[in-house]
Amino acid sequence: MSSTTTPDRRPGRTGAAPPPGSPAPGIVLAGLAKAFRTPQGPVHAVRGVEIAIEPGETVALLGPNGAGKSTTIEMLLGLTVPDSGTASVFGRTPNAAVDAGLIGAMLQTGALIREVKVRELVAMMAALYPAPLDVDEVLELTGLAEIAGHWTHKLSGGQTQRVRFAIALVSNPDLLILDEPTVAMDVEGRHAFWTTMRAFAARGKTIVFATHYLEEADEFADRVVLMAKGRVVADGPTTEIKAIVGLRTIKATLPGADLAALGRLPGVTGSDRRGDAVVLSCGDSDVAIRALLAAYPDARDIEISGAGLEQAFLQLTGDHHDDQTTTEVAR
Ligand SMILES: Nc1ncnc2c1ncn2[C@@H]1O[C@H](COP(=O)(O)OP(=O)(O)OP(=O)(O)O)[C@@H](O)[C@H]1O
Repeated sequence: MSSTTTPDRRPGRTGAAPPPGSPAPGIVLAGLAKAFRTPQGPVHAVRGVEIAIEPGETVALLGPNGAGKSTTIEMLLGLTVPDSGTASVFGRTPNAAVDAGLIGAMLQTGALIREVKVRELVAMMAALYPAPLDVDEVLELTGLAEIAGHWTHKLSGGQTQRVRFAIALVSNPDLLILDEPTVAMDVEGRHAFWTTMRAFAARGKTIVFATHYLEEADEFADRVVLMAKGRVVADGPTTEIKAIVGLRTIKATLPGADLAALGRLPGVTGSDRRGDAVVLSCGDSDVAIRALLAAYPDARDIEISGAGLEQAFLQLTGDHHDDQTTTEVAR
């Protein structure tokens, strides 16, 4: 793994590649579980996570604080040993995949090596791998060219994140794992970051990233895996995730209309008033708009809009209790 720490590249630990002729395996997390002991009792961080990722996919792991995203990522990287279940990366164990230079990671934790310049650090990391990318190309790609001569311990939070990104990229990994990569970046930094990620994904690379930024998941991932309380609660393309919770709203000017009656219209799941306007949350907005116009021909200024991933996220995770429910989305 190329991360902010020196990877373990001891000889003899490269692990066996999958047998020739077998289909290209991606990433498979099967029944992964992990609990931590604390003085207050065990914390069940991950409880039976099942995720399969095809090579070349860009997948967002999305969930509230404590959902188990980082613990899942740590098991995927071989940094945390699962209590049960397995993780496999391109047909190898995580440790074997890391040792073979197949994984680049950008984690939330881990300080940069101090007392070196940015370029020196990226070059040092590149030297550890058999087929690294060109160091100057990586510095350019990650927006570090202008500060290549700066000391690593004198960087801002956003600059430090970019150096972490450069280190993750420089080994030219097949799988890039990013745990909340844009946390300390400003708007411009985020934009540049995702532009680079798109270019990287276009080379057929597999990308898994954890994020709190719902719009990032919506915009950059092929697929979203929603986690809550250590479990996967929904898994599918962002459009499908939105569809399963019926996330469209109809807004219409309708003075004096009875909100309860509006809420009972076919296709409507909720109703609210904003001044003279009513806002209807819809399970099926096509059915709802027909019913609305039939019942209230005076409705005007009608707007129908998608509610976005944020609302899907709240709906899917907000009422998720400790049951086994997982929303499977056709993919
Ligand atoms: N080393 C540890 N010891 C004890 N509890 C832990 C440890 N690591 C994680 N946890 C707990 O496990 C749960 C899942 O944590 P995790 O960091 O995986 O979630 P997360 O989804 O990544 O959250 P965040 O978005 O805040 O980073 C949390 O309740 C957390 O407090």
